[in-house]
Amino acid sequence: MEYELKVLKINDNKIKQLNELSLYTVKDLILHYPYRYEEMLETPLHDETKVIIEGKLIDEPKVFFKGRLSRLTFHIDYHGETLTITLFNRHFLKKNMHVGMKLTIVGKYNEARKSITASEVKLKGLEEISGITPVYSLKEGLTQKNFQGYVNKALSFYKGHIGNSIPDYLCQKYHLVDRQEALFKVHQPQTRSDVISALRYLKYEEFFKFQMTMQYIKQNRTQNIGISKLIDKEQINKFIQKLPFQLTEDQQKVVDDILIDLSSQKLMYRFVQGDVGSGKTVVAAISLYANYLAGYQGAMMAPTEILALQHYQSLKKLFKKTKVNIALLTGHLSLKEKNEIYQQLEQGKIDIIVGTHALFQDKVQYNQLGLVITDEQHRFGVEQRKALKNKGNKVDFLVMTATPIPRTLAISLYGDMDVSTIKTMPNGRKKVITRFVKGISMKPILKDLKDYLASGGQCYVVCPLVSESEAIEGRNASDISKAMASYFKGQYEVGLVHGQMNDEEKNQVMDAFKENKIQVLVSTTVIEVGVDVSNANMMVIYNAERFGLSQLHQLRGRVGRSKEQGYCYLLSQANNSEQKERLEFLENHHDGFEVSEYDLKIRGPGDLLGQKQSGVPTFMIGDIFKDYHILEITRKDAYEALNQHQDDEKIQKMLVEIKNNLTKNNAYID
Ligand SMILES: Nc1ncnc2c1ncn2[C@@H]1O[C@H](COP(=O)(O)OP(=O)(O)OP(=O)(O)O)[C@@H](O)[C@H]1O
Repeated sequence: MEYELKVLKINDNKIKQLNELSLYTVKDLILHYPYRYEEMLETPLHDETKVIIEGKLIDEPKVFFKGRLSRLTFHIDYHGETLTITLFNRHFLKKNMHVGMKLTIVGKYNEARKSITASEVKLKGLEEISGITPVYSLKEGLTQKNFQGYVNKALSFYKGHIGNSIPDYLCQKYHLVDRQEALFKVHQPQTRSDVISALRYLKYEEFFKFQMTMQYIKQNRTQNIGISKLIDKEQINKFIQKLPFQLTEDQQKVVDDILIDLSSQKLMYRFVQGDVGSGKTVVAAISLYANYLAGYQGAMMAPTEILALQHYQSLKKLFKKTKVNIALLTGHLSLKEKNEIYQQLEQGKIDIIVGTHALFQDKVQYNQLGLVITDEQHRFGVEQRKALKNKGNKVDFLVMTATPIPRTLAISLYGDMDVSTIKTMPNGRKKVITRFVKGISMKPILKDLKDYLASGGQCYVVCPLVSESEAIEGRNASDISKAMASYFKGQYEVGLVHGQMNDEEKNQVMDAFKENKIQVLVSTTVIEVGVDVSNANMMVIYNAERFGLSQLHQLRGRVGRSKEQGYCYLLSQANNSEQKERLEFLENHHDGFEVSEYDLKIRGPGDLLGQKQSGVPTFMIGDIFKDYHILEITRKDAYEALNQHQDDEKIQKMLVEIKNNLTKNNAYID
């Protein structure tokens, strides 16, 4: 039962302010947890630090005014020592202060002057006010004291009616306090250990519910009847044998997983993560081929047009000796060409279509869509899943990502998907020799670059900016490309590609680079994902400190993608030790998983997973990295709960709630 805030007799004005914080019900108030706590505990006196002490007032406070500003000064006895206390703009306290009373002082201590510049003076002894006070995130108009009052009312309102949502056997196993106690303690803690035990329960509860939701979706999907596709093992093996290389062990394993998924009754919903250059494209190709042999159309969606074109070209090459009909749908086709593609898709004449999001517009109708592959770095949002659902009856779904995250974390976060990982690199692949070069000039590496170009290789030069910017300092691609073009005039061609160019211009330059008509490609990070030019094995990155580590790893993954030795120079003025350390880390580490783990530690999940990504869940109280072990434990517990304790009353109740939520949010796609 939900009760509106009115029942707490809060006035309308304040209710409006609470509504602005998205708090509408009594329950909302209780679930608005403090974001930090303030502790009133005595501290020792250390010079120039914040101190909290108790003392006895030994003289009449004096007040000085300067305009409207005031200064209150008095002395206290602190363990036999006299300290001078100054407090600004609180002159009104004087009337309630009398010699001999106990005071609590919070402020900054100055050893030489034996004085404290106070930020707060409480007219009570420390014992009376010591303890721990919650601090809430609030909007203007509401004070901490107001809010604390409302929460207290809300807690009293529900007292005795707050039931546990976590089953008893789990509470006992982890010695969790019960829900009511946790909620009281999180808002009204007496001690630090109250906060700890409250947070233990609440974090566990939050993650457990999340994991139950994930498992529930997964189980329901499993029960969902997809199309069991006929897998032509013989033809598929022939195709694999004709590839110009042998599949790595991990590639083969992922292919096997996918073939099982395709042939099974359940819909495939698989997440494949592989390090840069680990060979995900060929895995996609084999999956599309298997799907084609079973009589279905396949769609491959790329995040950008450059990549769509590249995938199209790679697939075209791989399917050269087959009868597969592949088409590319891009924004640049004429209306006539587009219409032709729409028609052929609908008639089933196109077997595999490659493109960007355009593949899922309303106009695009498929004849018999069986498999969708997307290589976006994040997972499909609900909207896209819905669009997809409309395109085919029962479509298998594969997501590929080149941002590796630790496997266990992937499983926890993408618990509703099956996760496969490609870790092994193709045979003969050499580590990219990575060098951190201090400075912003190419000079120290010019000789290496010239030698390398003379040997027939091609080079990428990456800059953080497109053109000169007043706001941000950094080398810009336009100027660098001009300078390099004039330096190499008559010897080598220099090209420029950046995000502000239109797709056609970008494609032209990329094609010229692929065909070795351009030897030096100056670019921004548009080449970050997916670009595959095997003759280009040297990369120079300007202002490397401006990029995230995972991003640098992605960029460097453009070189050394064949048996050739790759080189990556990280030019940076990195002054502070943290920046230097990060770049040096890349010199010595080549495994994307290690890089992302390190990146996670120092930069947090936002940078790695992308702050705004639709699919990454956010939590109110749990922190997926700091509380990772709880996330992990709850995954196992949720699995067990659904499989071994489905009769538990609390589990059943939670499932009803989950189902309602999923339906309400329209997130339940079958
Ligand atoms: N088993 C293999 N043996 C040798 N070379 C391979 C193998 N698999 C793929 N390759 C080659 O490795 C290169 C990189 O493969 P691919 O483009 O599929 O990588 P990717 O995983 O998609 O990388 P990125 O995330 O950088 O796009 C390609 O040139 C491809 O032909």
